[in-house]
Amino acid sequence: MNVTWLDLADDTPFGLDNLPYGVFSAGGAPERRIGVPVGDHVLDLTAAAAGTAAAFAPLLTGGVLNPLLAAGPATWRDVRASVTEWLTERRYADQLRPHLVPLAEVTTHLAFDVADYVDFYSSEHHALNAGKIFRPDATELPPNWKHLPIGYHGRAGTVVASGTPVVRPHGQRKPRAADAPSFGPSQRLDIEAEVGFVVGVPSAPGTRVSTADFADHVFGVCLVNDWSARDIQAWEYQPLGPFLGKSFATSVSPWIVPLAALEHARVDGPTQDPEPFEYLRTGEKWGLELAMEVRLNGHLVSSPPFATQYWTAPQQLAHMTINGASLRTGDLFASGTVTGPERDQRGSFLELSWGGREPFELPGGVTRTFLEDGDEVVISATAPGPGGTRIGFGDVRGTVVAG
Ligand SMILES: O=C(O)/C=C/C(=O)CC(=O)CC(=O)O
Ligand SMILES: [Ca+2]
Ligand SMILES: [Mg+2]
Repeated sequence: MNVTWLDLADDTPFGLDNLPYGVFSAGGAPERRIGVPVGDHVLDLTAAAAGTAAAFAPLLTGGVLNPLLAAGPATWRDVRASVTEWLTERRYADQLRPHLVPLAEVTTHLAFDVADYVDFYSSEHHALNAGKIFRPDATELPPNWKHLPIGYHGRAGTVVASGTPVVRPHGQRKPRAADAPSFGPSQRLDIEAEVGFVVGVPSAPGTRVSTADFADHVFGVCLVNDWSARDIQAWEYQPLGPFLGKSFATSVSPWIVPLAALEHARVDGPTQDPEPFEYLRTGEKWGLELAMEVRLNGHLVSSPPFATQYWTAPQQLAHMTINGASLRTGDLFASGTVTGPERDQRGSFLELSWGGREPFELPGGVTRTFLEDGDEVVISATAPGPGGTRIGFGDVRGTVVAG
C-alpha cells in the first residue's frame, strides 16, 4: 500500500494501487474532463496535468480517453507513475488539492469512443445453462466450444454510459408453443453480467495479435451489462446469431481499471482440454480473480466469479485477430456472461429463473423471472490488490423504462 498525503480509508476501493481512468463533468459545467477516482474524490487529471511539464498532458485535454489509449504502454506507465508520485509526495498537495472533486458531485460519461464491439461466450457454466434453456434437446456444449472462443460482433454505437436508462425494446417474438410470431415490447428482458476489455493500441490489417502481446494492446478493464431481450433473441438468432435482441443497449462502467492495477488478481485460467491450437496458447496467467455482484433494486441476486471463465482475454484477442482483422483504438471486447457453478453465481436472469420457469425470490415476497419497468440493475466488482487492499471497479447501472 502506498503512503499518501490524502486522507484515504484503508478499505477504499479507489486506493493508490488502483487509479482507474474515466471521464466526468462537475459543477454544472458541460466540459468533460479525464478523472482518476481516489478515495471519495476524483482527481481532475486534465487540470492537474495541465499545470505540469508532463509530455502526456495534451493527451488528456479532449474529454475522452482515446488519445491516451492510443499512446501505448510506455505512456500508460508514465501517467500512472506521475499520478502515483503526485498523490504520494506531500510537496504536490497544495497544487493538486484544488483539482480534487468529491466523487458524489461528479457526473460520469462514456469514457472512450467505442470503435468496434465484440462479445464472447466464454463461461462454460453459462454456455451449458443457455444451451439447456434455449435448446432443450442439446445437453452438451456445441462441438466447437472448447476449440475456439465463440463470439459475435455487437453494435458499438449503442454502448452507453452507466446510468443511461434502458428503453424496453419492441420486436418480433414467438414463444415455442405459438403458431406465429407476434410483435410488441419484449416480455423477457434480461441482463448479462460481463467484464469488458478496452483496446488501446491498434493493429494493422492482415496482421495477428498473439496472446503474448495482449498487454501491448489492451489498456484496461471495465464492467459490462449486455442487456438482452430473450424472446426477440430466441426467434431471430438462427442461423446468424444475436442481432436486435442485444443491439439496443450495452452499458459499461465509468472507470477503466488499467491492467497494471490487476497484477495481484491474476490467476491461472481453468485447465483446457483439449489443448487449444498453438495460437490460443498462453504462457502467462490471465485469469482474473474478480468478485462480481449483481443487484436488482438494491438486493444481491448473484455473485459471479470471473476466475471461472474458460477462455481468457488474451485468447479472445488472439482469436479475434487470427484472420488478420485489425484492432482499432477504442475497440471493446466483452467476456461473455459470467456464470459460476453455483445457482447464486448465475450472470443472467435467464439462468437465475431457468428460462422463466423458476421465479427467484427477492426480500418482501417479491419474485422475478425477467425485468419489469422501473427495475434497476447494478453490477459491481472488486479484485485483490497488494497487501490485502481491494481494487474497485465501481459499478455499471441501468434502469428499465417502458418502451
Ligand atoms: O446460447 C445461446 O444461444 C445464447 C447465449 C447468449 O445469449 C449469451 C451471449 O450473448 C454471449 C454471452 O454473453 O455469453
Ligand atoms: Ca453477452
Ligand atoms: Mg448488447
